[in-house]
Amino acid sequence: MEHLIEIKKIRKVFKTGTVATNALRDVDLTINKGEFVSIKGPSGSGKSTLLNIIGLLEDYESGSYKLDGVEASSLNDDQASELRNEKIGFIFQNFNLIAELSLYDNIEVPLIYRGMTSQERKQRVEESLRLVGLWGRKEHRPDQLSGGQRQRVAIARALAGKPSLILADEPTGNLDSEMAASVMDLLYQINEMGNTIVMVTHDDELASKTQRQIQVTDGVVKQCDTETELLKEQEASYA
Ligand SMILES: Nc1ncnc2c1ncn2[C@@H]1O[C@H](COP(=O)(O)OP(=O)(O)OP(=O)(O)O)[C@@H](O)[C@H]1O
Repeated sequence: MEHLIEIKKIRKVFKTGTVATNALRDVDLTINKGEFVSIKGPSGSGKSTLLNIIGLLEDYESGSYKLDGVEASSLNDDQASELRNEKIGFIFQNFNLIAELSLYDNIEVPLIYRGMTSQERKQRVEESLRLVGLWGRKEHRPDQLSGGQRQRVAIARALAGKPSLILADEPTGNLDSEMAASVMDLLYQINEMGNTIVMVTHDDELASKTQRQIQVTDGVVKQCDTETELLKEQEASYA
């Protein structure tokens, strides 16, 4: 198995005045290419902090994080942005689409920043909008769509850059249960196509449907899937 994410003994402390919050305490976590992993846990437990570190949006006090073999702490800000643009697609609870732009332009703009030719951009935009079933609505603006459809556009935007990793922060948090189910179906589908997905969720039922669940409690990570327990037992028996 190829490791896409390798986190060892990561600590993150937020200091505000004299108050220090230990947001992550000696976190170890490995995620392989092609996995669909959920991160769950109570409010304030450290889920977003962990996702932000994985997304190269946040630094850390100590420990090591390798994304596709590259040590994150060795990168300066520009290098981190470059790696983030190249390797990571983000999906947010609030969709983060640009209200004034058509669906087509929403997906194309990040590709312009990546320096793609217009022909390549057109192909990527069409491919990804077709995949989420919204090519016919390409000239519409986000406010002309339902919440579920907006999230599908955000997923298309994340996919269009052909990232190695998709990070989703409560992707169904603003959707009713029917729309949430259709967005989850789409995430399963793109995972089956080979995409690695890491999703933060409060919802135990959604989490239970992913291949692996990471439980975060008070900054401590516990992997609570049967697969990992089996691996640990195997490793122990080989040691
Ligand atoms: N910028 C910051 N400054 C100070 N403390 C912070 C900051 N960001 C997060 N924290 C603290 O770090 C801890 C972990 O926060 P984090 O946002 O990662 O939790 P979470 O599990 O994502 O919560 P939620 O589910 O409510 O979004 C919390 O105690 C939080 O108050």
